[in-house]
Amino acid sequence: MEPLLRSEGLGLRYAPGGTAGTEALADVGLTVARGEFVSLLGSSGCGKSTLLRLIAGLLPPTAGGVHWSAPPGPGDIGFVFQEPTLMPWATVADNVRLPLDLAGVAKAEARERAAEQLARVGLVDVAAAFPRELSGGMRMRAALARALVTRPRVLLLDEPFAALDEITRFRLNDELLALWQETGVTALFVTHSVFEGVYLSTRIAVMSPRPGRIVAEMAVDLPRPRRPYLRTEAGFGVLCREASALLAAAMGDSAGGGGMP
Ligand SMILES: Nc1ncnc2c1ncn2[C@@H]1O[C@H](COP(=O)(O)OP(=O)(O)OP(=O)(O)O)[C@@H](O)[C@H]1O
Repeated sequence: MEPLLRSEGLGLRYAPGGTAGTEALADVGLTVARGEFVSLLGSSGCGKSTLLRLIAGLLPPTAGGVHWSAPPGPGDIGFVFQEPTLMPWATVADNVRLPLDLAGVAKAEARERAAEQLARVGLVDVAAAFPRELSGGMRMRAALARALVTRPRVLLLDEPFAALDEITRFRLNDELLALWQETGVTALFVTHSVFEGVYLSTRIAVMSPRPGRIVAEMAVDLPRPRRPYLRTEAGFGVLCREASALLAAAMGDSAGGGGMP
């Protein structure tokens, strides 16, 4: 597969005010191919969000770098955070349109593209509503639409569904997969959940505790489209156990993750 981006010797030390600081990432080597859905799995504080921020160019690395097959331009990277981070004073449609307004896209085209994304995530009926009028799941759909409105090459998702109830989370898992397949965007998804990682991904990359490194990778060769009943099938359970064991080993658990997380 054609690589989209590759990190080599990537490191980040948070060192405010010249202090020794915290080494969040060390020697991260990760290759992501075009069209993949890669989940980053790791314990709390291992540097998953930091890695996404480095890839997005929101933080400069203190070692190594991220190499792109073609340098990303404006709008090539979409970012979805754990909180939907919508502007409370703007309508849903205006929130989704914002990246296009910032990029100087003509008003009529921006409106049309925002409407197209709102239709994709099923929010046409609430386009004129304000974020406070929406459920948590709908707010996250709006955040997904806003991230996709620039037609990015890569979508970075930092635990986007962690704050949602399980039914909404499962539904959004399916909706995200449909968006991924429809748009062909490459997805890099941070999660704590082995189950979520296996359900969504083509590949899982497991990180060590801080300073985070990629210590194991696992292909997820389950048929697509993934359907909710997959979660109860034996093959799914086998891969979850495998991912769980890799995560436990990464965390230095000599028992090797006999129990599920
Ligand atoms: N701005 C910052 N200044 C100093 N230290 C930071 C900063 N941001 C993160 N850290 C530290 O860097 C380490 C990695 O943080 P990061 O948020 O990337 O981890 P994470 O794996 O995403 O965590 P979680 O799963 O809990 O969200 C943590 O020890 C964190 O406390």
